Amino acid sequence: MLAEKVPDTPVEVLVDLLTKAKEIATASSNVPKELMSHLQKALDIASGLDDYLEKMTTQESEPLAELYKKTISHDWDQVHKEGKTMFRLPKECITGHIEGQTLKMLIHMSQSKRVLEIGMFTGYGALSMAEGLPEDGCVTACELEPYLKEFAQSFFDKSPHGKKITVKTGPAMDTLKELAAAGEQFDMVFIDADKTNYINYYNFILDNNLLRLQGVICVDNSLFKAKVYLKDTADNNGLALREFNQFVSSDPRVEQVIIPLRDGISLIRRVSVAPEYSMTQSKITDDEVFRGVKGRPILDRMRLDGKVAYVTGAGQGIGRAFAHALGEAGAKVAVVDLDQDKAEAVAKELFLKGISSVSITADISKSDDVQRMIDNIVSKWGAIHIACNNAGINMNSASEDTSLEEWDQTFNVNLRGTFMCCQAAGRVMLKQGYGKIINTASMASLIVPHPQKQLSYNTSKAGVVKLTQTLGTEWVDRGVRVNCISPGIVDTPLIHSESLRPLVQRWLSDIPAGRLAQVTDLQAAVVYLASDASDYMTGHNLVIEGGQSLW
Ligand SMILES: C[S@@+](CC[C@H](N)C(=O)[O-])C[C@H]1O[C@@H](n2cnc3c(N)ncnc32)[C@H](O)[C@@H]1O
Repeated sequence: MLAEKVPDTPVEVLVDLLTKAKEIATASSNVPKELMSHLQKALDIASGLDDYLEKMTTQESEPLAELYKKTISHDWDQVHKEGKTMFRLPKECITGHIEGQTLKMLIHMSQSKRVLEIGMFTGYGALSMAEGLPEDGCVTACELEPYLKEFAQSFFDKSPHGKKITVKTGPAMDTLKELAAAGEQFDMVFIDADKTNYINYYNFILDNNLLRLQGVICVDNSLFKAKVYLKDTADNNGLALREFNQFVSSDPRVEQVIIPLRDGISLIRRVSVAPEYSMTQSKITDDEVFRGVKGRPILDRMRLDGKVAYVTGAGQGIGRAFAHALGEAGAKVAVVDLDQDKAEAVAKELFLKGISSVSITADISKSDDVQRMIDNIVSKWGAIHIACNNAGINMNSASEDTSLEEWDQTFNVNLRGTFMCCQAAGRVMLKQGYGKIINTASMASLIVPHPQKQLSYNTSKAGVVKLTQTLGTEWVDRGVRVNCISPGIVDTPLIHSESLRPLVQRWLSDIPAGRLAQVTDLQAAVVYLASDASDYMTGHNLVIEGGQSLW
């Protein structure tokens, strides 16, 4: 630390005091060696911390580095003397590298899109947060001094993220009132302006719903050089922050933690509306619809974190799309296919996306293979929560010519195989008292697709629906739900075969949606059926065919 620098954080105060103590100790002849050594160690620990954090934190972007350099070298005293700013602005106001990266990380972690900053200065925090936002995210930055808007804007213009920032000049409280009147709301608020007003900003934000439920307020300088807890504090700002921290810590609307980074950053999450607000002001019904079942909003309820799934026929087409979808939603996925190379390739795709996966080669028309598949999964992951019985085959022939061989082969995979998978997975799930079975049926269970002739396929898929309905009602009181998905005509390599290609135009004229289904059109359905959000659904045939069965 430079000798003339005023200590700005608890650690800098410590370093200052320890340096002074060491000077006294060094000048004194009768200081015990051990005390001197402890003093030196304490000084090393305290003085090394900020440097170490600085070095270990990801480097800032070039526009941020330039903004920092220009802010530090700007003559703020001169600017003030010339009457360009109302107040003398100390350059140490700037948020800086470590805090900037912290804010950016918080934006990522909270997946915030709309951010409010109170006290922008030269825009270091605003630009750091903008870097963490998605393309359609925005930062509204409040700043008292119009001079700073101009100063910051030239740097924002140099960054690809600058266009996400809108600066509002004037007293922040006026801007807050404007934003509230316009019905604006934010996911995250960063308060870093006049300390004595923190409590007013905070209350206004919560009272006027400028922060959404579960949104986060970050407050800078909440340790205020340790003055918030030192007994002899007389400083107005220190006392204001002490009172502010105390107020927030006992406010039932929020949860708070103070991170002792730099001068302290409070993280305050809005967990509820005030009890009196819910009772009187707006007649809010504080039930599971309002707060989510077990506090989980609907998209969270579709997450599959911690769940174990398998998908048969996952080496390609619909099964591959199902495996990706379940994995993206958080499940571990066993990729099962007759073709070992294909199963391995898909398992590797999942692994690359950070999804726990395993490949299993199995022919689901063979009972030994089915049992081996189930045993492998249970011995690897200890459970099966989601069974996606998707493998199937399709052969075409006029019914008068359909051979028993074609009939048997189709039924062995599509119906008998699906039954064996349901039964083997079902036994595990019934023991667990929980499970989701999702069978792939087909629109052919409802209508007779034409002009191709596929008697055995159509009847086997109608059988899959009845299998699903029967199991779905038989097992639901023991926690196992069984549903099926009936896709329409899916655009897979299969239908581009020479024999089927000429039929595509014909099919298109039968589909109200005007196009074939893509495998991605089916992904949300499998996640929904695999998740707790669909717990009341069982024995259902979820038809996804662009309206084809209705024409
Ligand atoms: C600590 S600095 C903010 C640092 C900034 N967050 C950054 O990332 O570098 C505080 C800023 O708040 C502004 N400010 C102070 N009182 C204000 C008020 N009542 N309304 C709006 N801005 C205010 C000051 O002009 C100053 O630029």
